[in-house]
Amino acid sequence: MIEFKNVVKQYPNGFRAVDDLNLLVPEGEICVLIGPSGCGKTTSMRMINRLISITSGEILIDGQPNTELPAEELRRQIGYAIQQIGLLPHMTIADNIALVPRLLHWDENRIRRRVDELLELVGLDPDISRDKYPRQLSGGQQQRVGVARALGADPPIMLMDEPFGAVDPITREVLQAEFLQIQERVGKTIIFVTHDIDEAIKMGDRIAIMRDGHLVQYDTPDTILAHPINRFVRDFVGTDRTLKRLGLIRIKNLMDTSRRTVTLDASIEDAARIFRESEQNCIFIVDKGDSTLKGWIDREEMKENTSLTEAMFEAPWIDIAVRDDATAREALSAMVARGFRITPVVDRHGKLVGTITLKALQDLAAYDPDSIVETSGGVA
Ligand SMILES: Nc1ncnc2c1ncn2[C@@H]1O[C@H](COP(=O)(O)OP(=O)(O)OP(=O)(O)O)[C@@H](O)[C@H]1O
Repeated sequence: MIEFKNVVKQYPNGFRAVDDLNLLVPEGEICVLIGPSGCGKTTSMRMINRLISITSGEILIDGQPNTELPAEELRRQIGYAIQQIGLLPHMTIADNIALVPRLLHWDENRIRRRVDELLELVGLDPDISRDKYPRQLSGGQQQRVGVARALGADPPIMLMDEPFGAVDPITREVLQAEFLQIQERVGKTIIFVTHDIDEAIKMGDRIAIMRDGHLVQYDTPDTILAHPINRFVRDFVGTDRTLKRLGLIRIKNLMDTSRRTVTLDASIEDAARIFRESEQNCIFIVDKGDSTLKGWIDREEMKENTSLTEAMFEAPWIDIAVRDDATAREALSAMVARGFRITPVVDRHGKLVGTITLKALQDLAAYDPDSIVETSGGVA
C-alpha cells in the first residue's frame, strides 16, 4: 500500500509542482496518474522512490514513511520502468535484467534462473534474447526488457512512467494486454503515469486525474467515465466517454442466460412449444453434443409440417455470434454492422453461453450520460 499524506513539492523558485496531494493506492492495484503536461505526475511518482525529495507531508509504504530507509535500499525495493527504457547499451539483455539482483548479491544460479523466468514472463524467448545487446532488439522488445528489469528482484511496488510510450499503437496495445496478464499473476502495487486516457482506462484499477499539482478526481475508470466530477474531467476523458465505458464491460457480465434453446435434433414441435410458452421471437439452435451454435429459427418462419432443419437459418457461429470475452462496445458495433437486435454469445469454442440484446446495450450506454456529480472552484 502506498499513501500520500498532504504531500507538497515546492521548487526553490517557489513553484509548487505538487500541492497537498492525498492519495491511497491499495496493495495489488494499478493506480494511473494522468493529467495535462506539467501537472505533477512524474514529480509525484519520483517522490515515492525519492528520486525527488518531498518538501512537506509524507509518503507511507505499508505504513512506513519512505524516508526511513536509505534511498538506495528503497530504490532496490521499488521497480522502476520508464519510457526511455534506459537499457545499458554495452550490457547484454541478461545483464540488464540482472542489475538489481546483482546489487542485492543474489547468487549467479539464482540470477540466471530469474532472468530466464522474466524473459518468458514478458514474452521473449530466453535462448534467443539472453545474450543479445539492446540495439539488436526492436523498440517493443526493448520495452519488454525494461519491464522485465523493473520486475528483476520481485519488488512489491512498481513505478512505471509511460513504459509503453515509445512504441507504435499496435505494439502498445499488445504490451498493455500482456502486462495486464502478467499483473494478474504477480499482483504488484503499481503507479503508472501516462498521457493517454485510453491507456489509463484500460490499465487502471483507479485513475488519479491531476491538474496544476492538485488531485482533481480519484476513482475507478467506470466511475470517472460515468460521473466526471467537473467539466475539466469531463473534457479530459473526451466526448466519447459513453462508448469508452462500454469498452470496460465484458459481455459475459451482461448477457442473458435464461433464453431457451433447442438442439439440432429437436422437432419443429419443440420449437413451436417454446414460441407458445415464451415471448421469444427467435430460438438459437445448438449441436446436441458440444452445444456449438448452429443457427436460429424465427417465430415467423415457423411452418406446419416442416422439420427444424428446414425452417432454421443455418450459419457458422463466427458470422452471427459475439464472444463472451468481447466488450459491450465490440458487441454493439458487431450488432449494428449486422443489423441484429439480438445476438448469441459464444465461448471461444463456439459453444452458446447466452444472448445479448441491442436494447440492453443501449440502456447501458444511456445510463447517466451527462451527470456531473459536483462542481468545484470555477473549473466547472
Ligand atoms: N527543478 C525544477 N524547478 C522548477 N520547476 C520544476 C522543476 N522540475 C520540474 N518543474 C515543474 O514542475 C511541474 C511538474 O512537472 P512534472 O514533470 O511532474 O509534470 P508531468 O505531469 O509529469 O508532465 P509531463 O506530462 O509533461 O511529463 C512542471 O511545470 C515543471 O516545469
